[in-house]
Amino acid sequence: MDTNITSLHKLLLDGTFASHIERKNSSLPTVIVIGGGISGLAAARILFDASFKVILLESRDRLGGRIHTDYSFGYPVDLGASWLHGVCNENPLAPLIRSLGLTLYRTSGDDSVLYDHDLESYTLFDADGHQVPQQLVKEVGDIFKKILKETERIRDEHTDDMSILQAIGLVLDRHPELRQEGLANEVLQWYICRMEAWFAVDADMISLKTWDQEHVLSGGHGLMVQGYDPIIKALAKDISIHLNHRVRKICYGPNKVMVMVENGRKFIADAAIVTVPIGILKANLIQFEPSCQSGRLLQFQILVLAVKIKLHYNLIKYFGQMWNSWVLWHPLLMLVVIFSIFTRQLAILYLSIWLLVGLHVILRSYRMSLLQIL
Ligand SMILES: Cc1cc2nc3c(=O)[nH]c(=O)nc-3n(C[C@H](O)[C@H](O)[C@H](O)COP(=O)(O)OP(=O)(O)OC[C@H]3O[C@@H](n4cnc5c(N)ncnc54)[C@H](O)[C@@H]3O)c2cc1C
Repeated sequence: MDTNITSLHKLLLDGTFASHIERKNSSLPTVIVIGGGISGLAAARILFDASFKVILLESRDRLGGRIHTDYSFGYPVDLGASWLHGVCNENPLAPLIRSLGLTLYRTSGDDSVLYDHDLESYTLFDADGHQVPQQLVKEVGDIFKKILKETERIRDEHTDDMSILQAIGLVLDRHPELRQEGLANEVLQWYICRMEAWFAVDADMISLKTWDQEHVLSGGHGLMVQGYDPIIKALAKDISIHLNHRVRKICYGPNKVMVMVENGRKFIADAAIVTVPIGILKANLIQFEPSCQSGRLLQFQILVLAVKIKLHYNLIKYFGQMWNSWVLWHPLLMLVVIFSIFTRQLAILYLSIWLLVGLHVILRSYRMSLLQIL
């Protein structure tokens, strides 16, 4: 294996390539973009518009990566990203959204009917299903802000980093008056959980030094009403895209790069941009020649990967299909009911009535509750 890699690398540096290697015959610089998520597509778009020759390699049979709009219900349901965080002109997606005439539903205002990322508009319920008074949520929210403010002092006092959870503990030791009891404490825990949800890690993994260093764009949050798909399509327009092309190896020299795909194809270019998730690099699913282990890639090893899950209520479709077949079965079941009455087959009668009525009610209520959730 090593010998192969080394010889490939030598070929690359020599500039002697086998004839089957694909390369566009042109003096324009060629760039291979690896990964067809929004990062890869955005990079490809910028390079393409700047007259570079661009080849995009994507491992899956679709573009978008963690952006994926599902249309099975007849309307867009984003399974990955659905919000635009920062509805403002500084957002790099703003010109594209405007030119495509896409609608954003602002979920930051008081009149929002959707749950959103702004803490103020949540309605909390206790374990017995009673609504937690909004006033209490607000008061504890203010206390939480005070606690976070105090963690800044802790940060200034310590050169070494620690977790936000540890820092909160130190603040509460110093300021016992900020401690909460009973329901108020549960609300405080909820605020911490909300923070964990934002960073997709537990509070004992959130860095005190860096948690608030991200640059948040102004303008609040907006839901992409038509879904993110139009953005993906617009970014991908006219770009040479190869789906089902899982990159396995990247050999690079000072001026050239050779990218090897699982299916055996090889691509050569002047440069390559890798936009696959860090987890792929962490798991060494792409080999680099020369190895990057001693350099920057090593840093990925210490990063923790978190999983963000979004439930997709495909059940509606599933139950919808069952419902349709149920309509077909309806006359047959009626015959079975009549037959069981005449023959006094009570078990069959019971079963068929249950199927006729019970299933109907179950399906209806499932459909309704799921639609309400959506
Ligand atoms: C459930 C969920 C909800 C989210 N909600 C929001 C939101 O509301 N707003 C928001 O701004 N962000 C949201 N995000 C985050 C956002 O989706 C991601 O930050 C963004 O899509 C990442 O884009 P990317 O191009 O960097 O990576 P990805 O989308 O992961 O793209 C990487 C691409 O590389 C491909 N790839 C992997 N390995 C290879 C290989 N060996 N060869 C070739 N191709 C390969 C993958 O198939 C993928 O298409 C959400 C994420 C999730 C998971």
